[in-house]
Amino acid sequence: TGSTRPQRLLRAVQKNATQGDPQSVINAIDHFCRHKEWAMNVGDEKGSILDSVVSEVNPSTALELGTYCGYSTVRIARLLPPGSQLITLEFNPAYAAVAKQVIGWAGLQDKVQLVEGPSGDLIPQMKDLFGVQSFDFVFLDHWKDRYLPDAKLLEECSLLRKGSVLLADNVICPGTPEYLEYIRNSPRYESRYFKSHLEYTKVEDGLEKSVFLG
Ligand SMILES: CCCNc1ncnc2c1ncn2[C@@H]1O[C@H](/C=C/CNC(=O)c2cc(-c3ccc(F)cc3)cc(O)c2O)[C@@H](O)[C@H]1O
Ligand SMILES: [Mg+2]
Repeated sequence: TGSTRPQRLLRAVQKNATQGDPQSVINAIDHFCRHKEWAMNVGDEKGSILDSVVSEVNPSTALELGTYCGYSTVRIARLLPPGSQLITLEFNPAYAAVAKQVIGWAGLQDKVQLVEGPSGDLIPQMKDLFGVQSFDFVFLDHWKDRYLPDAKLLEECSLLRKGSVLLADNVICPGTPEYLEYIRNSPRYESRYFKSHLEYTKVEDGLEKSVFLG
């Protein structure tokens, strides 16, 4: 039984990145995905847009849907102010195991709560499990047909407050048509599209930033 791509990505991090240095972890994954094996990380180009939105929001509590190998988890957590927390949800145990080690290699384990399980079950438990009142920032990067139901679930669970920011990956490729339709036409959100490219390619993709108006 051979290794999986996430396991090979983790080995590249352990080989090429410096422990406790998040930027070297990011660089090692981007190099691996650009020169060895493509993987569905948000990547460096969209990652820079993610960085600028996270820095602007400066969240105390942040949520990520779909950890995968932990690349965007590291990008977000490295920018968080002291005392703030990023909760990231991942329902595939094999991916969660890799992500835990990537986050640990970056030295960001104290800022991140990686929770294994499906977002639909976990979002209603956020208040009880982690004492979260509301999220200042949410990064959506899981299954594309789950963006809309999970955004609605966050609303229903009163986990968004006036000014909460949702940032969605892949709104062009693979695409999230129902989510875009809803969020761009809802009077409860102010949305803006950041045009970019699919990670490590020249294909168009982009991020949709939506501010909840309460
Ligand atoms: C119960 C399902 C919904 N709830 C969920 N709760 C927790 N984790 C969930 C999850 N859904 C999916 N996940 C996890 O998120 C990750 C899934 C991400 C899906 N992403 C994509 O399909 C994707 C795909 C592409 C892509 C683009 C072009 C192409 F040719 C091929 C792929 C690019 C991206 O940037 C992507 O994000 C996995 O780790 C999965 O285990
Ligand atoms: Mg993505």
